[in-house]
Amino acid sequence: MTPNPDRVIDIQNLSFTYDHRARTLHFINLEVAIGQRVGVIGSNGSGKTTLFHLLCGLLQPSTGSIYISQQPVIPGAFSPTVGFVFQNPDDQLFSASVWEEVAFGPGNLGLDAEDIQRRVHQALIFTGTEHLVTSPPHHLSGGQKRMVAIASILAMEPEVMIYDEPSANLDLRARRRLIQLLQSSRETLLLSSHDLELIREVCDRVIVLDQGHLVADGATADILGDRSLMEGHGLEVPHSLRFPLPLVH
Ligand SMILES: Nc1ncnc2c1ncn2[C@@H]1O[C@H](COP(=O)(O)OP(=O)(O)OP(=O)(O)O)[C@@H](O)[C@H]1O
Repeated sequence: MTPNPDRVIDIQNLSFTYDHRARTLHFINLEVAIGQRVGVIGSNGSGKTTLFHLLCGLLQPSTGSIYISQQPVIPGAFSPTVGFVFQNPDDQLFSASVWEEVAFGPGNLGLDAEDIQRRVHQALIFTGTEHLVTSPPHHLSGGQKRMVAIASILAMEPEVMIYDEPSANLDLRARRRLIQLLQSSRETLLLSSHDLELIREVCDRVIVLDQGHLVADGATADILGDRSLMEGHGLEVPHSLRFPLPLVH
């Protein structure tokens, strides 16, 4: 199959089955253009994380193909083109200091010291974590860990960023900071969340998964505001679309 050059993500006919189980993802087709921010929503167990693990090459598809920036995703092979922020930052952080944590990825890309320094510095500033450089990551709060985990991926300058439930366990201020960070990101984004207000604020497009089927794909307000679609797939229209604020003249 020839990948479409206008698409940074090109998924065709993708299915996946965990060992000895019923099929988890069913023949997914998804094309994402450069710079799009796509929300991936669906009730618990609908297949969001499984889809992300396939995109990162952590799992091997049962059928179909995945191309990112015209390159096939090879299961088991690391690709710096795709950055994956895990649901739980503790699964990602392992270094003795925040600086080492954020420098680890670019260090493995074979960059020179000056380039590594520049990337780490930029990622720390962008995530507001520069004051934590000497702290051990495992001593940080949940919100700080999340930002350091994001910085450690951004420092590799991926073209596609995948965020799995990024606002889980964040307080209001940390969640707001995360939304601002996501809104000012330059990468193509895929983002799963049960926080549909966050999806509404960040994403320009939404896809809905239900029991491993891609059941809807469209503009964010059209999907999130469609009550029968949302309720038909175990979801709710977010509060801000049910009760929009009146316009003040
Ligand atoms: N390692 C695994 N082995 C076997 N089955 C799994 C494994 N991981 C997930 N599953 C199953 O695959 C299905 C999809 O799970 P997945 O974690 O992808 O859903 P999700 O949409 O991310 O859910 P949530 O919103 O709860 O995070 C579920 O039925 C789940 O039980």
